[in-house]
Amino acid sequence: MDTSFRIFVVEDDPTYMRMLRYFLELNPDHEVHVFDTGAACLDKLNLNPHLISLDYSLPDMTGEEVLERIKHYDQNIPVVILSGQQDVETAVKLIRNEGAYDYITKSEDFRARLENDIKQIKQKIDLEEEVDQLRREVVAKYEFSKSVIGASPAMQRVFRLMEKAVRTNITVSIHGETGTGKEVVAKSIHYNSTRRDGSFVAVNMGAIPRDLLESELFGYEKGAFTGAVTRKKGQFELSDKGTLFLDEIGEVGLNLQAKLLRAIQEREIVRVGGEEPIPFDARIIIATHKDLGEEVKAGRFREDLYYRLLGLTIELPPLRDRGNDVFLLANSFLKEFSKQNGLSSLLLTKEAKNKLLGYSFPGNVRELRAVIELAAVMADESEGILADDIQFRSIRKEDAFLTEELTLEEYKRLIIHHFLKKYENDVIKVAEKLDIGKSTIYRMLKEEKEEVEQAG
Ligand SMILES: Nc1ncnc2c1ncn2[C@@H]1O[C@H](COP(=O)(O)OP(=O)(O)OP(=O)(O)O)[C@@H](O)[C@H]1O
Repeated sequence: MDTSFRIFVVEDDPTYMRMLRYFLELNPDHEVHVFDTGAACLDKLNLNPHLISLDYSLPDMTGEEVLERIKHYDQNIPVVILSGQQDVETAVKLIRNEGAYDYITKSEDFRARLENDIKQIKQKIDLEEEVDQLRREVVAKYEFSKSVIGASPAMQRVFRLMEKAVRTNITVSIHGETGTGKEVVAKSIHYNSTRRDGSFVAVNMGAIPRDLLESELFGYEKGAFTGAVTRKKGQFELSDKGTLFLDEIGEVGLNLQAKLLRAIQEREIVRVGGEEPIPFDARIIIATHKDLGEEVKAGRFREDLYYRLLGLTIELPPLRDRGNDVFLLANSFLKEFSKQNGLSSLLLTKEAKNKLLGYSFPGNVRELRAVIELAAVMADESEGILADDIQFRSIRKEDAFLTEELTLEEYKRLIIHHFLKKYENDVIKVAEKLDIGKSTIYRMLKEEKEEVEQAG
């Protein structure tokens, strides 16, 4: 970033010219340009000076005329008039009516006054930059919340991290269960960053067969393998100047991990069948629902690549931890769906809301979207969305339960504890619900107690 403070000195008196240049250049941040005519100064206004010190009597035109033309070019450039004589009337006129920043007579204290003006102008610029930065942040927030819906504290944390991500080029790793919006977040970071004019390229590493993944990512040269009849660019090259979103990074095999590490470290790739390194300039965003740390421990993911990719980590909370965001999202999906299908906007009834809130959404926002779309189809327009219109069809919860692969005895304990919790430790009721004897429950609790005592 250019941090210099550009000052134009318009002065035809050689002594003053030298003196001004000398003391202004004492500050190494100052970039001083000196002109001995008004025309020469006007000619260089495209350099965007931060301040112009203008002698009132120049050989080619009056100071007033130069001032007018400077203000015509850009009324925000501060112009300080330096005059040989004190003329209060002219000073007032120039400052009040013509937009001069100050009027200084070339007397003993003129240097101190000019320095003071410079200080104030710099403070104003700093302040303006601060306001601009705040404005950018507000705009960014607004943009995020347009594409990534959420107001819960858990999502506010996500927004704060996204704000940090958009300001830099740092690698971002997004972790979250399926359907939590990892791709939405990645896209929103891209479109709010300075790379927004480049492409957002998403590659789902889990969806591409392993033997095709390398050529998909790095491209290939003509004749690299049977079927490679022309040269083809890979996703790394296609995302140049933009963002490369590597989804399901945990699915990549160890062989390709080594090549990915090399590419990311060197910032260049080699096409399959090629030799020449090709530089790329893309921000990398990765996403995974797996715990990559655990994958490293299990030897399925390279530790060096893991640290390379970690960057700024965004943990996307599951929908069940986002409280009332479920209504915000549901309403937004309803609005979108009604608009697309030319329907009038449907509202959620209280019962429907309670039903949504009581459900754990193992498929997260993607599942909510499907549930809401179906509800909109089922609902009667005059009644809005009723509880009965909301139908959950997820099988994932049971799946997750079974993939734990416990023993039958362990499953039995899990189920009994679940019911005990639900019925506030009412053993008789639980026995009744599960159709087992009370003694089975008491025996299990006793066994568990003994196990704990033995362990302790
Ligand atoms: N906060 C959100 N606001 C609006 N829509 C969202 C939000 N989160 C997710 N969605 C929507 O939910 C669906 C799933 O989102 P997305 O594909 O980004 O999830 P994901 O975490 O990348 O899924 P996967 O783990 O399967 O790759 C999309 O239709 C997306 O538009």
